[in-house]
Amino acid sequence: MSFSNLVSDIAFRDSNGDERGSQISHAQSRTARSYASTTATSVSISGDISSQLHAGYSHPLSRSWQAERQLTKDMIIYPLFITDNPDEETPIPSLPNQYRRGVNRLVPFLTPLVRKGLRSVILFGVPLQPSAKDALGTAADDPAGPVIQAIRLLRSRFPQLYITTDVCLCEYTSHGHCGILREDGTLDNAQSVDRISDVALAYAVAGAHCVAPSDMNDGRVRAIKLKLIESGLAHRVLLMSYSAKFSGCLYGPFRDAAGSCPSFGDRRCYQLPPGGRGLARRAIQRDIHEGADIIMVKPASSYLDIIRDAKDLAEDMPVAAYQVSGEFAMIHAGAKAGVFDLKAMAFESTEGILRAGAGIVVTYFAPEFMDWL
Ligand SMILES: NCc1[nH]cc(CCC(=O)O)c1CC(=O)O
Ligand SMILES: [Zn+2]
Ligand SMILES: [Zn+2]
Repeated sequence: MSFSNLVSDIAFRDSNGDERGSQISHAQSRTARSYASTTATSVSISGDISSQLHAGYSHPLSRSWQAERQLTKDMIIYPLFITDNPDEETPIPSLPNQYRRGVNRLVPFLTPLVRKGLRSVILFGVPLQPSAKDALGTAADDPAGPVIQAIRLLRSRFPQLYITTDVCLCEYTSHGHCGILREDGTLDNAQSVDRISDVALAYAVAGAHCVAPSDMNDGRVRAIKLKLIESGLAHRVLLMSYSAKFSGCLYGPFRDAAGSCPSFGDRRCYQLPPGGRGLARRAIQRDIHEGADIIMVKPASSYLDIIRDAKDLAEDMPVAAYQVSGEFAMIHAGAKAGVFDLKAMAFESTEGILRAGAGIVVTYFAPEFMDWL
Protein backbone atom coordinates (compact mmCIF):
# COMPACT_ATOMS: atom_id res chain seq x y z
CA MET A 1 0.00 0.00 0.00
CA SER A 2 1.45 3.37 -1.01
CA PHE A 3 1.80 6.18 1.49
CA SER A 4 -1.03 8.18 -0.12
CA ASN A 5 -3.32 5.18 -0.05
CA LEU A 6 -2.47 4.66 3.60
CA VAL A 7 -3.36 8.27 4.39
CA SER A 8 -6.60 8.00 2.47
CA ASP A 9 -7.46 4.81 4.28
CA ILE A 10 -6.97 6.41 7.67
CA ALA A 11 -8.84 9.55 6.64
CA PHE A 12 -11.71 7.52 5.24
CA ARG A 13 -12.09 5.67 8.50
CA ASP A 14 -12.01 8.91 10.45
CA SER A 15 -14.83 10.32 8.34
CA ASN A 16 -16.93 7.31 9.17
CA GLY A 17 -16.18 7.58 12.86
CA ASP A 18 -18.10 5.71 15.50
CA GLU A 19 -20.40 7.46 17.97
CA ARG A 20 -17.54 8.98 19.87
CA GLY A 21 -15.65 9.76 16.65
CA SER A 22 -18.67 11.48 15.18
CA GLN A 23 -18.54 13.97 18.02
CA ILE A 24 -15.29 15.42 16.68
CA SER A 25 -15.45 19.08 15.73
CA HIS A 26 -16.88 20.17 12.40
CA ALA A 27 -13.54 21.57 11.41
CA GLN A 28 -11.88 18.22 12.02
CA SER A 29 -14.55 16.26 10.23
CA ARG A 30 -14.42 18.64 7.25
CA THR A 31 -10.75 17.96 6.99
CA ALA A 32 -11.39 14.26 7.19
CA ARG A 33 -14.12 14.43 4.56
CA SER A 34 -12.00 16.44 2.20
CA TYR A 35 -9.24 13.86 2.47
CA ALA A 36 -11.81 11.19 1.85
CA SER A 37 -13.34 12.86 -1.16
CA THR A 38 -10.04 13.80 -2.76
CA THR A 39 -8.87 10.25 -2.43
CA ALA A 40 -12.16 8.45 -3.01
CA THR A 41 -11.15 7.42 -6.49
CA SER A 42 -7.93 5.92 -5.28
CA VAL A 43 -9.95 3.84 -2.78
CA SER A 44 -12.19 2.47 -5.50
CA ILE A 45 -9.34 2.05 -7.99
CA SER A 46 -7.31 0.09 -5.50
CA GLY A 47 -10.37 -2.10 -5.00
CA ASP A 48 -9.55 -2.23 -1.31
CA ILE A 49 -13.00 -2.90 0.12
CA SER A 50 -11.88 -5.05 3.02
CA SER A 51 -11.47 -1.95 5.15
CA GLN A 52 -15.23 -1.36 5.18
CA LEU A 53 -16.77 -2.90 8.30
CA HIS A 54 -19.30 -0.35 9.53
CA ALA A 55 -22.10 -1.39 7.21
CA GLY A 56 -22.18 -4.73 8.93
CA TYR A 57 -23.30 -3.21 12.20
CA SER A 58 -24.96 0.07 11.35
CA HIS A 59 -28.39 -1.08 12.57
CA PRO A 60 -29.42 -2.53 15.94
CA LEU A 61 -30.53 -5.75 14.28
CA SER A 62 -27.37 -6.18 12.22
CA ARG A 63 -25.40 -5.47 15.42
CA SER A 64 -27.20 -8.30 17.15
CA TRP A 65 -26.29 -10.62 14.25
CA GLN A 66 -22.60 -10.08 15.01
CA ALA A 67 -22.86 -12.09 18.23
CA GLU A 68 -22.67 -15.85 17.87
CA ARG A 69 -24.90 -16.18 20.93
CA GLN A 70 -27.46 -13.80 22.37
CA LEU A 71 -28.40 -13.92 26.03
CA THR A 72 -31.82 -15.48 26.51
CA LYS A 73 -33.78 -16.20 29.69
CA ASP A 74 -33.20 -19.94 29.23
CA MET A 75 -29.46 -19.51 29.73
CA ILE A 76 -29.79 -18.00 33.19
CA ILE A 77 -29.52 -19.80 36.53
CA TYR A 78 -30.35 -17.81 39.65
CA PRO A 79 -28.55 -18.56 42.96
CA LEU A 80 -30.76 -18.70 46.06
CA PHE A 81 -29.66 -18.75 49.70
CA ILE A 82 -32.01 -20.78 51.86
CA THR A 83 -31.84 -20.67 55.63
CA ASP A 84 -33.03 -23.13 58.23
CA ASN A 85 -35.29 -20.45 59.73
CA PRO A 86 -38.45 -20.90 57.64
CA ASP A 87 -39.81 -17.35 57.90
CA GLU A 88 -36.54 -15.50 57.50
CA GLU A 89 -36.01 -12.87 54.80
CA THR A 90 -32.83 -10.92 55.46
CA PRO A 91 -30.91 -8.77 52.99
CA ILE A 92 -27.24 -9.70 52.50
CA PRO A 93 -25.31 -6.45 53.01
CA SER A 94 -22.40 -7.16 50.65
CA LEU A 95 -24.61 -8.64 47.92
CA PRO A 96 -26.97 -5.91 46.66
CA ASN A 97 -30.65 -6.88 46.37
CA GLN A 98 -29.97 -10.47 47.46
CA TYR A 99 -31.61 -12.05 50.50
CA ARG A 100 -31.33 -15.09 52.70
CA ARG A 101 -34.75 -16.65 52.70
CA GLY A 102 -36.44 -19.38 54.66
CA VAL A 103 -38.48 -22.02 52.89
CA ASN A 104 -41.76 -20.21 53.58
CA ARG A 105 -40.54 -17.16 51.66
CA LEU A 106 -39.58 -18.93 48.46
CA VAL A 107 -42.89 -19.34 46.69
CA PRO A 108 -44.04 -15.72 47.05
CA PHE A 109 -40.61 -14.51 45.95
CA LEU A 110 -40.29 -16.81 42.95
CA THR A 111 -43.85 -16.65 41.64
CA PRO A 112 -43.44 -13.36 39.72
CA LEU A 113 -39.96 -14.33 38.50
CA VAL A 114 -41.16 -17.66 37.14
CA ARG A 115 -44.05 -15.85 35.47
CA LYS A 116 -41.53 -13.53 33.80
CA GLY A 117 -39.53 -16.44 32.45
CA LEU A 118 -37.04 -17.62 35.09
CA ARG A 119 -36.25 -21.25 34.18
CA SER A 120 -33.67 -22.35 36.72
CA VAL A 121 -32.32 -21.77 40.22
CA ILE A 122 -29.30 -23.12 42.08
CA LEU A 123 -29.86 -23.71 45.80
CA PHE A 124 -27.40 -23.01 48.60
CA GLY A 125 -28.22 -24.05 52.14
CA VAL A 126 -27.43 -21.60 54.91
CA PRO A 127 -27.78 -23.15 58.37
CA LEU A 128 -27.98 -20.33 60.87
CA GLN A 129 -28.37 -22.39 64.01
CA PRO A 130 -24.80 -22.90 65.33
CA SER A 131 -25.71 -26.42 66.38
CA ALA A 132 -26.26 -27.25 62.71
CA LYS A 133 -22.52 -27.31 62.00
CA ASP A 134 -20.12 -30.16 62.78
CA ALA A 135 -16.88 -31.67 61.50
CA LEU A 136 -18.67 -33.91 58.99
CA GLY A 137 -21.19 -31.40 57.65
CA THR A 138 -23.99 -33.67 58.82
CA ALA A 139 -26.67 -31.05 58.15
CA ALA A 140 -25.94 -30.96 54.41
CA ASP A 141 -28.27 -33.85 53.64
CA ASP A 142 -30.63 -33.54 56.59
CA PRO A 143 -34.06 -34.41 55.14
CA ALA A 144 -35.55 -31.64 57.32
CA GLY A 145 -32.83 -29.18 56.27
CA PRO A 146 -33.45 -26.17 54.04
CA VAL A 147 -32.11 -27.54 50.75
CA ILE A 148 -34.04 -30.81 50.73
CA GLN A 149 -37.17 -29.00 51.94
CA ALA A 150 -36.75 -26.43 49.19
CA ILE A 151 -36.20 -29.05 46.47
CA ARG A 152 -39.47 -30.76 47.41
CA LEU A 153 -41.39 -27.51 47.68
CA LEU A 154 -40.14 -26.01 44.43
CA ARG A 155 -40.66 -29.24 42.49
CA SER A 156 -44.29 -29.33 43.57
CA ARG A 157 -45.06 -25.62 43.26
CA PHE A 158 -43.11 -24.81 40.08
CA PRO A 159 -43.21 -27.92 37.89
CA GLN A 160 -41.42 -26.11 35.04
CA LEU A 161 -38.56 -24.80 37.17
CA TYR A 162 -35.22 -26.58 36.78
CA ILE A 163 -33.72 -27.21 40.19
CA THR A 164 -29.97 -27.28 40.53
CA THR A 165 -28.29 -27.80 43.90
CA ASP A 166 -24.81 -26.68 44.83
CA VAL A 167 -23.12 -29.61 46.55
CA CYS A 168 -20.52 -28.75 49.13
CA LEU A 169 -19.83 -29.12 52.82
CA CYS A 170 -18.41 -25.68 53.67
CA GLU A 171 -21.79 -24.24 54.65
CA TYR A 172 -22.27 -27.12 57.08
CA THR A 173 -18.84 -27.83 58.56
CA SER A 174 -17.78 -26.27 61.84
CA HIS A 175 -14.39 -25.40 60.30
CA GLY A 176 -15.90 -24.00 57.08
CA HIS A 177 -13.79 -26.07 54.69
CA CYS A 178 -15.24 -27.86 51.67
CA GLY A 179 -14.72 -31.40 52.95
CA ILE A 180 -13.71 -33.55 55.89
CA LEU A 181 -10.36 -32.75 57.48
CA ARG A 182 -7.51 -34.89 58.71
CA GLU A 183 -6.02 -34.12 62.09
CA ASP A 184 -3.37 -31.93 60.49
CA GLY A 185 -6.07 -29.70 58.98
CA THR A 186 -5.68 -30.88 55.39
CA LEU A 187 -8.56 -32.33 53.39
CA ASP A 188 -9.08 -36.06 53.64
CA ASN A 189 -9.91 -36.56 50.00
CA ALA A 190 -11.32 -40.09 50.18
CA GLN A 191 -13.63 -39.34 53.11
CA SER A 192 -14.70 -36.02 51.61
CA VAL A 193 -15.58 -37.53 48.27
CA ASP A 194 -17.57 -40.29 49.93
CA ARG A 195 -19.53 -37.79 52.02
CA ILE A 196 -20.07 -35.31 49.17
CA SER A 197 -21.35 -38.00 46.83
CA ASP A 198 -23.83 -39.07 49.54
CA VAL A 199 -25.04 -35.48 49.81
CA ALA A 200 -25.42 -35.21 46.02
CA LEU A 201 -27.37 -38.45 45.99
CA ALA A 202 -29.70 -37.19 48.73
CA TYR A 203 -30.48 -34.08 46.67
CA ALA A 204 -31.08 -36.21 43.60
CA VAL A 205 -33.41 -38.53 45.51
CA ALA A 206 -35.30 -35.51 46.84
CA GLY A 207 -35.93 -34.41 43.26
CA ALA A 208 -33.11 -32.12 42.13
CA HIS A 209 -32.72 -32.08 38.35
CA CYS A 210 -29.06 -31.24 38.63
CA VAL A 211 -26.33 -31.63 41.23
CA ALA A 212 -23.36 -29.28 41.05
CA PRO A 213 -20.35 -30.15 43.23
CA SER A 214 -18.34 -27.03 44.05
CA ASP A 215 -15.99 -28.57 46.62
CA MET A 216 -13.02 -29.28 44.29
CA ASN A 217 -12.03 -32.56 45.93
CA ASP A 218 -10.33 -34.90 43.46
CA GLY A 219 -12.55 -37.61 42.03
CA ARG A 220 -15.90 -36.31 43.24
CA VAL A 221 -17.48 -36.26 39.79
CA ARG A 222 -16.77 -39.93 39.28
CA ALA A 223 -17.99 -40.81 42.78
CA ILE A 224 -21.25 -38.89 42.32
CA LYS A 225 -21.86 -40.34 38.87
CA LEU A 226 -21.34 -43.89 40.17
CA LYS A 227 -23.81 -43.36 43.01
CA LEU A 228 -26.37 -41.91 40.62
CA ILE A 229 -25.95 -44.96 38.37
CA GLU A 230 -26.21 -47.42 41.27
CA SER A 231 -29.37 -45.70 42.47
CA GLY A 232 -31.01 -45.72 39.08
CA LEU A 233 -31.03 -41.92 38.87
CA ALA A 234 -28.30 -41.34 36.31
CA HIS A 235 -30.77 -41.07 33.42
CA ARG A 236 -32.52 -38.07 34.91
CA VAL A 237 -30.10 -36.23 37.18
CA LEU A 238 -27.55 -34.02 35.47
CA LEU A 239 -24.09 -33.54 36.90
CA MET A 240 -22.72 -30.04 36.47
CA SER A 241 -19.18 -29.84 37.73
CA TYR A 242 -17.55 -26.68 38.99
CA SER A 243 -14.52 -28.01 37.13
CA ALA A 244 -12.36 -24.91 36.97
CA LYS A 245 -13.05 -23.11 40.21
CA PHE A 246 -10.34 -20.65 41.13
CA SER A 247 -9.39 -19.44 44.58
CA GLY A 248 -9.13 -15.72 45.02
CA CYS A 249 -10.94 -12.77 46.45
CA LEU A 250 -14.17 -12.79 44.45
CA TYR A 251 -16.20 -15.05 46.77
CA GLY A 252 -16.26 -12.68 49.76
CA PRO A 253 -19.91 -11.59 49.57
CA PHE A 254 -21.00 -15.20 49.05
CA ARG A 255 -19.15 -16.31 52.17
CA ASP A 256 -20.90 -13.52 54.09
CA ALA A 257 -24.21 -14.70 52.70
CA ALA A 258 -23.64 -18.38 53.33
CA GLY A 259 -21.60 -18.07 56.52
CA SER A 260 -19.03 -20.37 54.91
CA CYS A 261 -15.78 -18.58 55.59
CA PRO A 262 -13.08 -21.06 56.66
CA SER A 263 -12.35 -20.70 60.37
CA PHE A 264 -8.60 -21.16 59.68
CA GLY A 265 -6.43 -21.17 56.58
CA ASP A 266 -7.82 -20.73 53.10
CA ARG A 267 -8.92 -22.82 50.13
CA ARG A 268 -5.74 -22.58 48.07
CA CYS A 269 -4.89 -26.25 48.39
CA TYR A 270 -8.08 -27.32 46.61
CA GLN A 271 -9.38 -24.37 44.56
CA LEU A 272 -7.17 -23.55 41.57
CA PRO A 273 -4.45 -20.88 41.62
CA PRO A 274 -5.61 -17.89 39.49
CA GLY A 275 -2.68 -18.19 37.09
CA GLY A 276 -3.14 -21.92 36.59
CA ARG A 277 -4.46 -22.24 33.07
CA GLY A 278 -2.86 -25.63 32.53
CA LEU A 279 -4.29 -26.97 35.78
CA ALA A 280 -7.73 -25.70 34.78
CA ARG A 281 -7.46 -27.51 31.45
CA ARG A 282 -6.47 -30.71 33.24
CA ALA A 283 -9.34 -30.35 35.72
CA ILE A 284 -11.79 -29.85 32.87
CA GLN A 285 -10.50 -32.86 30.95
CA ARG A 286 -10.55 -34.96 34.10
CA ASP A 287 -14.18 -34.05 34.81
CA ILE A 288 -15.22 -34.81 31.23
CA HIS A 289 -13.72 -38.29 31.64
CA GLU A 290 -15.30 -38.75 35.07
CA GLY A 291 -18.78 -38.24 33.66
CA ALA A 292 -19.69 -34.58 34.06
CA ASP A 293 -22.59 -33.46 31.86
CA ILE A 294 -21.83 -29.73 32.07
CA ILE A 295 -18.49 -28.06 32.72
CA MET A 296 -18.52 -24.87 34.77
CA VAL A 297 -15.90 -22.16 35.07
CA LYS A 298 -15.89 -19.83 38.06
CA PRO A 299 -15.44 -16.87 38.44
CA ALA A 300 -16.35 -15.70 34.95
CA SER A 301 -15.10 -12.27 33.90
CA SER A 302 -11.47 -12.62 34.96
CA TYR A 303 -11.36 -16.13 33.50
CA LEU A 304 -12.68 -15.69 29.99
CA ASP A 305 -9.71 -17.55 28.51
CA ILE A 306 -10.57 -20.52 30.72
CA ILE A 307 -14.19 -20.42 29.49
CA ARG A 308 -12.83 -20.54 25.93
CA ASP A 309 -10.54 -23.44 26.88
CA ALA A 310 -13.51 -25.23 28.45
CA LYS A 311 -15.56 -24.81 25.27
CA ASP A 312 -12.65 -26.08 23.15
CA LEU A 313 -11.98 -29.08 25.42
CA ALA A 314 -15.67 -29.87 26.00
CA GLU A 315 -16.92 -28.86 22.59
CA ASP A 316 -19.78 -31.36 22.65
CA MET A 317 -20.99 -30.33 26.10
CA PRO A 318 -22.67 -27.21 27.47
CA VAL A 319 -20.31 -24.88 29.28
CA ALA A 320 -21.53 -22.78 32.18
CA ALA A 321 -19.91 -19.76 33.81
CA TYR A 322 -20.60 -18.44 37.29
CA GLN A 323 -20.58 -14.66 37.54
CA VAL A 324 -19.75 -14.79 41.23
CA SER A 325 -20.70 -12.60 44.15
CA GLY A 326 -17.56 -10.44 43.94
CA GLU A 327 -18.10 -9.72 40.25
CA PHE A 328 -21.73 -8.82 40.91
CA ALA A 329 -20.77 -6.57 43.84
CA MET A 330 -18.09 -4.85 41.73
CA ILE A 331 -20.56 -4.05 38.98
CA HIS A 332 -22.96 -2.60 41.54
CA ALA A 333 -20.16 -0.59 43.16
CA GLY A 334 -19.01 0.74 39.77
CA ALA A 335 -22.51 1.80 38.85
CA LYS A 336 -22.99 3.44 42.22
CA ALA A 337 -19.75 5.38 41.77
CA GLY A 338 -20.96 6.64 38.39
CA VAL A 339 -18.40 4.66 36.41
CA PHE A 340 -21.05 3.10 34.17
CA ASP A 341 -24.72 2.31 33.91
CA LEU A 342 -25.67 -0.85 35.81
CA LYS A 343 -27.82 -2.38 33.09
CA ALA A 344 -25.34 -1.60 30.30
CA MET A 345 -22.52 -3.16 32.32
CA ALA A 346 -24.57 -6.22 33.25
CA PHE A 347 -25.17 -6.83 29.55
CA GLU A 348 -21.60 -6.09 28.52
CA SER A 349 -20.09 -8.45 31.07
CA THR A 350 -22.55 -11.19 30.13
CA GLU A 351 -21.84 -10.71 26.44
CA GLY A 352 -18.17 -11.24 27.16
CA ILE A 353 -18.95 -14.44 29.03
CA LEU A 354 -21.06 -15.78 26.15
CA ARG A 355 -18.53 -14.68 23.54
CA ALA A 356 -15.84 -16.62 25.41
CA GLY A 357 -17.89 -19.78 24.98
CA ALA A 358 -20.43 -20.17 27.77
CA GLY A 359 -24.03 -21.07 26.98
CA ILE A 360 -25.25 -20.98 30.58
CA VAL A 361 -24.67 -18.14 33.06
CA VAL A 362 -25.19 -18.36 36.79
CA THR A 363 -25.87 -14.78 37.83
CA TYR A 364 -27.34 -12.70 40.63
CA PHE A 365 -28.68 -10.38 37.91
CA ALA A 366 -31.28 -13.03 37.01
CA PRO A 367 -34.28 -11.05 38.37
CA GLU A 368 -33.17 -7.93 36.46
CA PHE A 369 -32.60 -9.91 33.28
CA MET A 370 -36.17 -11.22 33.48
CA ASP A 371 -37.25 -7.59 33.08
CA TRP A 372 -34.52 -6.51 30.68
CA LEU A 373 -34.72 -9.37 28.16
N1 LIG B 1 -18.01 -24.06 47.91
C1 LIG B 1 -18.96 -23.10 48.20
C2 LIG B 1 -19.24 -22.15 47.09
N2 LIG B 1 -20.11 -22.45 46.10
C3 LIG B 1 -20.20 -21.31 45.30
C4 LIG B 1 -19.35 -20.33 45.80
C5 LIG B 1 -19.10 -18.94 45.29
C6 LIG B 1 -20.27 -18.23 44.73
C7 LIG B 1 -20.15 -16.75 44.70
O1 LIG B 1 -19.15 -16.14 45.16
O2 LIG B 1 -21.08 -16.14 44.20
C8 LIG B 1 -18.72 -20.86 46.91
C9 LIG B 1 -17.76 -20.11 47.74
C10 LIG B 1 -16.44 -20.65 48.00
O3 LIG B 1 -15.98 -21.60 47.39
O4 LIG B 1 -15.80 -20.09 48.89
ZN1 LIG C 1 -19.65 -25.22 47.45
ZN1 LIG D 1 -17.36 -25.30 49.70
